[in-house]
Amino acid sequence: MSLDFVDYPDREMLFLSLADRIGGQLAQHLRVNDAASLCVPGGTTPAPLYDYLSGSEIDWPRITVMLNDERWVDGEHLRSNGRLLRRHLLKDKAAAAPYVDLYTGDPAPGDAVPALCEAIAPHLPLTVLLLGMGTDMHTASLFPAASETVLALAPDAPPVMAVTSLKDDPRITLTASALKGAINTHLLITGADKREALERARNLDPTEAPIKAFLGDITVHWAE
Ligand SMILES: O=C1O[C@H](COP(=O)(O)O)[C@@H](O)[C@H](O)[C@H]1O
Repeated sequence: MSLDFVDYPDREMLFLSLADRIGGQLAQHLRVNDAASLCVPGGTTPAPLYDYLSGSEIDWPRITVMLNDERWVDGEHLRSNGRLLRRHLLKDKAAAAPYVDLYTGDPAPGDAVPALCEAIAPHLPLTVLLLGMGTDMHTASLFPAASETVLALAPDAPPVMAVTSLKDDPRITLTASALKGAINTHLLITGADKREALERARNLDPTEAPIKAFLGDITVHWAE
């Protein structure tokens, strides 16, 4: 399996170039389509990328934004991926983008699945999918340790599933069936440990290394 791997001299270059590339792909799509969709990760890595992307001169009212996955915590909680997005991406020019919030406030993520499946379906296939990855090779909320992962990787899975088997917060995630059809797919990783984890993932089954499910047609963006 060959990977399109871009190795940047530093993180600043990575974030600037990737923001430019994502903005370009969205703009290109809007030249021949009425609407576009952008699906992005939470976590600790992408905030500077979102700061750059939020200033892009693209037609944000025609671009629906959503997260890959969300922790089932209040939107102002420090661990909320939505909080990250509202502070770093959905501001400046990108404040005009329609946003599908994966956290609905329902008592449990499972309660929100039917409504979220309906909300996400019209935006598929995703125009631009950006994924992140943990050192355990999880991506979105598809974790090697979660019992739901086998189902969430199945081609006939619904677009959204709840993940409640982790010791961590309950979560909601887009499944592989929704994520894999994206027109443009990128993976953003930083640091030697994640580069090594990605190398390991290439020789593992997606149930052990969920990122493996996406390594067929993807551009990996890495900096130390
Ligand atoms: O739990 C999550 O982790 C991954 C990776 O996050 P990072 O902190 O290592 O950058 C992220 O892509 C995902 O959206 C998030 O919910």
